[in-house]
Amino acid sequence: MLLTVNELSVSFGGVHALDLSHFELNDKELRVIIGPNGAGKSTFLDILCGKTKPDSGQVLYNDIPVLGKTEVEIANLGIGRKFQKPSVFPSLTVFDNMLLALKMKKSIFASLFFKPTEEIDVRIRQVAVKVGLDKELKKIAGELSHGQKQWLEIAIVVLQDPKLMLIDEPAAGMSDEETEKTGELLLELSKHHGIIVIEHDMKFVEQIAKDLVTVLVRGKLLVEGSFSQVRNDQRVIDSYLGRANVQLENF
Ligand SMILES: Nc1ncnc2c1ncn2[C@@H]1O[C@H](COP(=O)(O)OP(=O)(O)OP(=O)(O)O)[C@@H](O)[C@H]1O
Repeated sequence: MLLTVNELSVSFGGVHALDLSHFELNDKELRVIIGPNGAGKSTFLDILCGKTKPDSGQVLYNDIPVLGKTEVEIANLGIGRKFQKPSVFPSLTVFDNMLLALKMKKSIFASLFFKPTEEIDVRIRQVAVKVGLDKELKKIAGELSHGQKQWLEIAIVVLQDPKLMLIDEPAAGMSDEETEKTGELLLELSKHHGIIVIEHDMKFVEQIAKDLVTVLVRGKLLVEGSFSQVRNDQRVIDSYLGRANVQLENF
């Protein structure tokens, strides 16, 4: 098991943001987490990457307890996070953003003497091909389309070579075509990485949910199952799919 979570709980000012009894993820599994606003989805990923400290619980990554470790220690263990907010440097080229991601992976001391070698160049190009940015490497990141910026963000996580990728709403604000491409990219990446994706766009969820979908509501796990099981579950319809915030357009 790549990830095992037990009795994970956190409250903010008396409000239970997350109260997750159990969660497991296999190696190279692609899990989609859905649920209404405020269900605790981002809080869950924040805990997994060390950004938020839970009140109690256990998180084992490859049997290693991660709670109490810093964000950097967790990233070095192999858990990579893509946040919803863009974090690329808009005035640098796509190539330099990717180079910087590789520099960050090294220790600060080593990065002082970090020079792009042929090996690094090849690695950046490989990842750029994977995310469909190989023709944009010289472009200034700020000039990329919204979708391309998101792919650059994903490339930056891939360059860290994580075993587990945590991805927050990758398709938000994308065109239909970009969304579909992003789905194909995630399915391809799931051949090599365990991935947890948070998403609201149900058409996109249907495209990528080759494994299980987990539904969180008010911090708790409501249902876990295949896409069609979850899609037709009356409790999921009542608490989430029947509501306004979910994107059911063309679905
Ligand atoms: N740092 C924080 N301080 C206080 N409250 C927080 C904090 N982070 C999250 N919360 C609260 O915890 C609950 C869960 O929020 P969270 O962002 O995890 O939900 P979500 O399922 O990701 O929602 P969305 O789909 O809107 O992104 C909400 O009530 C939110 O207001």
